[in-house]
Amino acid sequence: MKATVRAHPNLALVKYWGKRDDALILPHQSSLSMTLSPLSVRTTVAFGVGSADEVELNGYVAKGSERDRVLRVLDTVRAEAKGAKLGPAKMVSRGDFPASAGLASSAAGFAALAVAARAAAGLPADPQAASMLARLGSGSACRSVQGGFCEWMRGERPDGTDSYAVQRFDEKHWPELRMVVAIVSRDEKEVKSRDGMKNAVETSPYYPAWVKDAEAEVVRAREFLAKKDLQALGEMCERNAWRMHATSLAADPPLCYLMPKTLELIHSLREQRKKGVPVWFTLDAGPNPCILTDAAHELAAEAAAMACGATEVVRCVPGGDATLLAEHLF
Ligand SMILES: Nc1ncnc2c1ncn2[C@@H]1O[C@H](COP(=O)(O)OP(=O)(O)OP(=O)(O)O)[C@@H](O)[C@H]1O
Ligand SMILES: C[C@@](O)(CCOP(=O)(O)OP(=O)(O)O)CC(=O)O
Repeated sequence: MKATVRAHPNLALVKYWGKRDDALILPHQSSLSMTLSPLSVRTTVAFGVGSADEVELNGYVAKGSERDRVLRVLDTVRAEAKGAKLGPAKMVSRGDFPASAGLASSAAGFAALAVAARAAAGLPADPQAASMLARLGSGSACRSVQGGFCEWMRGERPDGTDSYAVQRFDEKHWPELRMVVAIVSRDEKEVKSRDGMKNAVETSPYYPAWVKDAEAEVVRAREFLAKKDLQALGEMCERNAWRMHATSLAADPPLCYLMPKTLELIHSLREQRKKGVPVWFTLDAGPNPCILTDAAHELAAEAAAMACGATEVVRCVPGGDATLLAEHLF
């Protein structure tokens, strides 16, 4: 009745930015991501503990919508386990990187929770079911159940049963690929991804154009990954990130996740490229740029980030699947 799982966050190369169904968390467009090791979240879930559900996130007791999001996943598992009468649940989760700073803490957190909750309930290992369960907590989490490079298919059905992530390439496909995460701010962002994307869907005049190109963008990304074409992938990554942020810059009220240091770093990558260093950025809903490069240039990418005022740099490689651990958090 107790299980612990470690999951890695993932960073979208082709981003998800906007829902067609807020309740079921169904996206307007497909997306494609790289799972990032060594960043990770560990989550322990146990059923049949105490008299009420307990949710602890990064050392504090979760309340309000944070707690509700976790309970939604646990309730879905309780419903699926039917006759098992699982009882109250206790969940403890710890990440080894900042939450709510555009580093996909929610993605790693809900993937770990989904896999752990299913295992604690005695449900069989099933990446597709775990991906859909993780999606109910946070959309991007459906891409963190498996490692390597995963594609979240938008799906067509209104009930969301065809909206989950599949692994396109595993973590051994391109071991030289690197994502250098540059932390320029550890502050929690003021507008969460969920609210930022809703604002873009509802008010940005650029939103329809963003959605229109998304499916083709995923196909292109898949091709560049298959060919291990770093330049083509890098250029596409930058373009996709700019376009996502452009939808929000044009929204009402406008929303800008970039900070001065973010922009400084983005410009410095352009200078590096002129010198032949293969570095391209992507940026989630936060100020911390992530630099796509290869193993031979990760130190150059790190140096460029530090020169622009990054306080910390994490050099990531393609990470593996969410996995069960023998050691529990409680
Ligand atoms: N370990 C965890 N388990 C469950 N939920 C988590 C965990 N860590 C963070 N969360 C939830 O995720 C929320 C942050 O999600 P949000 O999407 O805004 O930021 P992010 O995931 O850090 O960045 P990104 O924009 O890249 O997804 C937190 O407020 C919390 O509710
Ligand atoms: C910019 C993004 O990271 C947005 C992720 O948004 P979330 O998955 O955190 O949002 P919810 O589904 O509302 O929980 C892009 C991406 O990961 O594809």
